[in-house]
Order: sequence, then structure tokens, then C-alpha cells
Amino acid sequence: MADTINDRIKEVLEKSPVVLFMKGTPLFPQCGFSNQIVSILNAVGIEYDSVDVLQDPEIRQGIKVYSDWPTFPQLYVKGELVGGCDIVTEMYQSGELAELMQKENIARKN
Ligand SMILES: N[C@@H](CCC(=O)N[C@@H](CS)C(=O)NCC(=O)O)C(=O)O
Ligand code: FES
Repeated sequence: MADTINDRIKEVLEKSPVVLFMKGTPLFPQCGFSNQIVSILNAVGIEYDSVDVLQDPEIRQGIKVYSDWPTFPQLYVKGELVGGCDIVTEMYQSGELAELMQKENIARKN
């Protein structure tokens, strides 16, 4: 069972270089923390996939264990957890987030 969840998570992470696990969708975030990280990703202007953990209790629980990180949002770049709302906000403000996206050659939204 646990293996199945981890396999599903890996599949999602391998499908796209940037994945946001959040509550709701980028168009309709269902929590202020998720809303904030969506605004930041829009401001940085990069392409990303998102997973609505409210629609998927298995992933909601599984990803917490996978990365040993108990909350949402969770931003992944190239399969690695970058952080939640606080960390990503700090990285955005310092310019580190844009730098990371550039370094990893993440596609920009036109
Ligand atoms: N300080 C956190 C704020 C996020 C947070 O506290 N999220 C809570 C409320 S949305 C959460 O995901 N709780 C676990 C859950 O709902 O499964 C961050 O930097 O991301
Ligand atoms: S859903 Fe209540 S704080 Fe995120």
C-alpha cells in the first residue's frame, strides 16, 4: 500500500520539473497559504503542475511522509522539496527563487 502511494508520488514528480502540492487549484486556491505561493509562482512566471491534495486524501497523507513535511503547500523542483509558504516567500524576496528556476532551466510562461 505504502509503495503504491510512493510510486504515485514519484510518477507525479517525474512528470513535471516543477510541482506544487496545494489546497485547491491555481485558479481557485482554497487556503491563504496556497494562494500566496500561487501568487509568487505567477510573479516569477514559471510553468508548473499542481496537485489538489483536498481531492486526494491518499496523496495528502503520503506526501507528508514522503518528504517528512507536515503541511501544504509544498513546492518541488526536479523532484526535490524546496519548501512551503514561509521558505518560498523568503526565497522569492531574496531573489533566490528566481535564481533557482534559472539554474534548473525551468520554462517560463509566456
Ligand atoms: N508555515 C506553513 C503554513 C502552511 C500550513 O500551516 N498549512 C496547514 C494548514 S493549510 C496544513 O497544510 N496542515 C496539514 C493539512 O491540512 O493536511 C508554510 O510555510 O507552508
Ligand atoms: S486550510 Fe485552513 S489554514 Fe489552510
